Amino acid sequence: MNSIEIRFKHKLGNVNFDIDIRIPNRGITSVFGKSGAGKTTLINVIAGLNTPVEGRVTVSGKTLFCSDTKVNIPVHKRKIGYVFQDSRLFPHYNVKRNLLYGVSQLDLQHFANIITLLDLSPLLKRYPSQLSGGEKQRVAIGRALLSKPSVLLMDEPLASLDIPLKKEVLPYLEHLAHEIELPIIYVSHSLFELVHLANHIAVLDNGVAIAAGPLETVWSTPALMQWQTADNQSSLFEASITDHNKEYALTQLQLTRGVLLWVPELTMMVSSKLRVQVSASDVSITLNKPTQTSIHNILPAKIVEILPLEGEFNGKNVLVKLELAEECFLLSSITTWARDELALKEGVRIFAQIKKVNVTQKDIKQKA
Ligand SMILES: Nc1ncnc2c1ncn2[C@@H]1O[C@H](COP(=O)(O)OP(=O)(O)OP(=O)(O)O)[C@@H](O)[C@H]1O
Repeated sequence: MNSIEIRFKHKLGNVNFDIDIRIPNRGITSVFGKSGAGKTTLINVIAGLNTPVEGRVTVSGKTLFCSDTKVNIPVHKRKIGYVFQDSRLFPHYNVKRNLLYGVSQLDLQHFANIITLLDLSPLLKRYPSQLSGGEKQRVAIGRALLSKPSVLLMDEPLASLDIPLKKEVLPYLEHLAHEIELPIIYVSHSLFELVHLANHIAVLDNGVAIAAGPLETVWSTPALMQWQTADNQSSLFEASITDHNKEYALTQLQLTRGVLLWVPELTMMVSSKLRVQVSASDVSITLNKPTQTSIHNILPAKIVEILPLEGEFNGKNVLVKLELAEECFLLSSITTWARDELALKEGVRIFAQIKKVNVTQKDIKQKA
C-alpha cells in the first residue's frame, strides 16, 4: 500500500519496455541508466504522459492506470508534480505569477513554507529572463510543489546547468528531501547526484529494470559497478553516529554492529544516520595488525572475492572484496604485485587500513 507500483509493457522505437518495480513512498528514488534506457518513459507513464499498452500504476494504493480495468486517470487529475530539464516558466509572468499558475485554492502557509524552503523570496518580482538557470529550476520546483502533489517527478533537473550552478542547486534539493514528506522520483545519470541525493535507485537498461533497492545495496552490484571507472570504485554505507571525541575533534561511526570508524568531527547528534563513501584506492591491506601507524581506521576482514580491473588498470591492479561483518563489504584496490607478495586469496583473513572516509549525505534517517 505504502509504495508506488509501476508495472507495464510497452514498445517505443526499438525498445521493448517490461517494467515491474515498487518504489518506496518516501525519500528520493533515482531512476538511473544510460541515454535511451527508458528513464523518461518510466516517469511519463507515472505522470500519464505516456500510455502503455498493458500494465498498472498505483501511488499509495490509488490506481492511476490499469489496462485490465480500463482505468486511465487524466494527467491533470493525477496529483503529480513534474520538473523538467528546462524550467518551462512563462516568460511574460513574474516569479510569483509563475509559482501560482495552476493553483486553484491558495494555501498561504504552504506558499510561505515553499518560499522559505527554496529561498524564493528575493526572486518573486523578477521575470524569468532576469534569473540564472539555477534560480529558474528552484522556481520550477516551487511551482511543482505548490500544487500539493502526492509524488514529485524530476527529469534530470540539473542537466541543463553548468557545474557551478549544479553546485548551487544541489543543496536545495538535499534540503528539500529532508524537509518534505513527499516521494521524489529523480531521473539522473550522474553518480555524484546519486550519492548525494538518492535513498533508493532503479537502474534501467533497454526498457528493463536490471536492479532496484536501497542505494547502498545496489551500489556494489554489477548494475552500478560498471558505471564506476576502474580507478574510481568505492563502497557506500549507511552509518550511524555512536560517539564524539571532543579532545581530538573526531566522531565515531558504526557501519554495522561491531564495525566502527573514526572521521573528522561532525556536528550531528549521536544516533544520527548518514551515508559514507570509501574509495577502494583509499583501502590498503596488511596481514598483521599494524601497531605503529597514523591510520586510525584499521578493521579486521576476510577476503571474499578478488576481481580483475578493466581498462588501464587491467593486469596491474585488482579489486578485493572484503567482508567486515555479515552483509557488510568493503572494496580495496591493490596492485597485482601486492596480491602475489601477500599471497592473498579468497578466505584469507587480513586487516583493512582505511585512509579516508567521505561523508556524502547527512541525516538520511529522516528520508529513508
Ligand atoms: N515517441 C517516441 N517514439 C519512438 N521512440 C521513442 C519515443 N519516445 C522515446 N522513444 C525511444 O524509447 C527509448 C527510451 O527513451 P527515453 O527518453 O525514455 O530514454 P531515457 O533513458 O530517458 O534517455 P535520455 O537519458 O537520453 O533522456 C529510446 O530508445 C527512445 O528513442
